[in-house]
Amino acid sequence: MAAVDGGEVDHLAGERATAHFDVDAMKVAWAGSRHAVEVNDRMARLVASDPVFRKDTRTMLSRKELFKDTLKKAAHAWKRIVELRLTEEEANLLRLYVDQPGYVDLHWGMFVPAIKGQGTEEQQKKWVPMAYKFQIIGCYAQTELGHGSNVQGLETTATFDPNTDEFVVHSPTLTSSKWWPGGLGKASTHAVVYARLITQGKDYGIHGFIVQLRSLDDHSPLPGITLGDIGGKFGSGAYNSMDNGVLRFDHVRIPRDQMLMRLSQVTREGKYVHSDVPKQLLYGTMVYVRQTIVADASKALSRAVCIAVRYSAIRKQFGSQAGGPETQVLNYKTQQSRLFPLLASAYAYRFVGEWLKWLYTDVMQKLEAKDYSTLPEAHACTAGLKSVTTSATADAIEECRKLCGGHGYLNSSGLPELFAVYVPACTYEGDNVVLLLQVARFLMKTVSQLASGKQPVGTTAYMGNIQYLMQCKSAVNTAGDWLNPAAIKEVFEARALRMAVNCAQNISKAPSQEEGFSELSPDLLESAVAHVQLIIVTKFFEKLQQDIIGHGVKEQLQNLCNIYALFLLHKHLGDFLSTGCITPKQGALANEQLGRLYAQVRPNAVALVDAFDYTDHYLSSVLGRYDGDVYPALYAEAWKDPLNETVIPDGYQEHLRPLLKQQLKFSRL
Ligand SMILES: CC/C=C\C/C=C\C/C=C\C/C=C\C/C=C\C/C=C/C(=O)SCCNC(=O)CCNC(=O)[C@H](O)C(C)(C)COP(=O)(O)OP(=O)(O)OC[C@H]1O[C@@H](n2cnc3c(N)ncnc32)[C@H](O)[C@@H]1OP(=O)(O)O
Ligand SMILES: Cc1cc2nc3c(=O)[nH]c(=O)nc-3n(C[C@H](O)[C@H](O)[C@H](O)COP(=O)(O)OP(=O)(O)OC[C@H]3O[C@@H](n4cnc5c(N)ncnc54)[C@H](O)[C@@H]3O)c2cc1C
Repeated sequence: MAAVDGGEVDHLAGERATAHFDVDAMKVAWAGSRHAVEVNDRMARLVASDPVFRKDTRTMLSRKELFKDTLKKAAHAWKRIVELRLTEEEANLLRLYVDQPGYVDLHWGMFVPAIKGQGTEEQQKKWVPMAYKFQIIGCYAQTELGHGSNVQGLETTATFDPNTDEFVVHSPTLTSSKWWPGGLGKASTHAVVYARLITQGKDYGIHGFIVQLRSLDDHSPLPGITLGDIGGKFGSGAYNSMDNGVLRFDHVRIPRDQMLMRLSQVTREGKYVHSDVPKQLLYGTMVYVRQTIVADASKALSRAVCIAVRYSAIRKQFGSQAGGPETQVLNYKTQQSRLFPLLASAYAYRFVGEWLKWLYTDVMQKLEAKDYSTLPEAHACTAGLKSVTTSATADAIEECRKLCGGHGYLNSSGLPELFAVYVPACTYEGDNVVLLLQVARFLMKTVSQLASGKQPVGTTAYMGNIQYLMQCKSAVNTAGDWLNPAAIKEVFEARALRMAVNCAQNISKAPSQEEGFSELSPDLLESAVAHVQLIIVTKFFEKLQQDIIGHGVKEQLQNLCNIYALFLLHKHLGDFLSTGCITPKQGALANEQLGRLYAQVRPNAVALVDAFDYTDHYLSSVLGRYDGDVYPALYAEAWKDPLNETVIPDGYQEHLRPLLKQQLKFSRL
């Protein structure tokens, strides 16, 4: 019972007793290793037991109080990291469990990786140790008021002045103001700024520069620099802990060696030199972060699902006959058919996130060896998986709120804040539609190369089987046939390939490739989604091929994998039917099988969310409590609201009393 924070009675004990598998072994499968379970557990408890990291009143704080609280938590987290001499792995987990977005996320998550990825060895030696010791705080200043998605359209300039060996950084227009970077508004002392490099009268496009923004003595903006926060954001609490900022430069001078020079250089004379590496490596930090966002999707989704499953097991409505017990809402088939696919998706995203991390590391090793061949695949996979997993997770958190009925709408359920914090993931690090169009572009290129006999590799290898996949018909005859991984994989591959080929054929009928791509873009999005869903399904099956230990664990994961795939099949039935991959009868059989799988998950549902091993502190939800003691917690939580500090509300004398005493008479009565 690792995750209990308190509570003496386990109201979910009956649910836990019906599980058909070893929960501790499932924790290992979820976390990736026994070591990962141990270190996650230790860091989560460290945070949960520290009063500075309390967050139960966070949604009641004003913006200023919330921001100050975030600064306090970040400083305290750093103090604990230093005092306890935590490893990098431990420190990252501690920050994760502190669970309050703040400047440190961008400092560690983008500023440091940008310098490591785009700085020379010398630059890394100079800047990274300062960042590691927090002698400087950095952010990632790319997006501007006028342009975010279109990185090549950014307007900030960095013009080389050979007389002084400096770059002059300038914001020539209002729309060139940097706008959105997290940590920029109030906390950062430095930024990696993306600007158009101009030297010897020529514009060489976007490059990264390290720019100091604030004094290291008193934190005031340096001369020529205008800085501020861009204002309140969606939801109470939530992402408002982050100081997303605005930044303008008025001819600010920086030394030449503060241009990040790993990919290209400007010499003392002002000559531009580009190394023989693809220019897209400039976008490397975004690829890195997109990969981490996929792993975060499973965290956010599993968190919402954990709340909704536990509460659904406690909540009872209707069904009482002759004074018998009412029905747990988790027993309603509708509740199961809405909730269990989300549970399955959390596991699916966890495993595809694990695989993506491996892919990213592999691609990085190849890049070190100057093999750039897998870069387009890495870009397509990170962009596509970021897009599909974040969109589905944002929708799922909202669905979990609805699955919790009225109480899900209370801040104390944890779901409104989780949604408000999570939903911008559909936009930051690349708008999800823009990113899917990148995947579609990659797919169209792959399809066009099939004709020339080029054998696709990696996640598009299935396209090489075009002769078969374009005409195959599913052999599924019974509902049980849908439990065969080969049957599922075949229809997902056929659907993805046929949709891509249809798009390619339609584009080829347009006056130009560009016009065709634009005209077909809604279909291309669906084609990209089909390809990405195939990747997720395939990686789940591949996970099941690995050595999975523990009583009943593999069987549970097999059920979840089948649910994930068949749920997608049911949801996108139109795709599968219109491309002729399956018949309506086979679609109905898939749905029948799905119902049977839900029945198998039902007795295991609470244990399957226990395997996420979340503390009550991290969940931050009265509905998702480990002990299931929901009603006293809901009742107690209500009294913490500032409105309940007084029995008679502020405003009674001015606005309620006169009304009730009828001192304002309605003249016609
Ligand atoms: C309750 C509380 C709960 C929890 C709270 C706890 C914690 C919260 C914690 C954390 C939150 C913290 C941090 C995260 C939050 C926010 C951070 C956000 C940061 C940002 O948003 S940074 C800005 C990101 N911006 C973008 O992503 C811009 C998107 N645009 C692009 O990426 C590109 O410009 C685009 C659209 C891909 C390129 O379009 P275009 O085709 O016009 O480009 P090019 O001409 O430049 O490229 C052509 C060529 O290059 C290929 N290519 C493009 N990108 C890449 C790439 N990245 N890698 C490799 N190759 C690439 C492209 O496919 C073309 O190839 P082709 O010519 O077709 O072969
Ligand atoms: C919470 C948050 C944190 C952020 N943090 C940072 C940060 O730390 N640093 C940083 O630099 N930036 C940051 N950003 C900015 C973020 O990266 C951009 O907002 C994001 O990349 C989207 O760009 P945009 O705002 O220009 O959207 P737009 O591109 O203007 O999107 C508007 C609409 O146009 C559509 N659209 C755009 N282009 C196309 C196209 N080619 N085809 C079809 N449809 C299209 C989009 O789908 C969308 O519906 C952050 C944003 C948010 C919300």
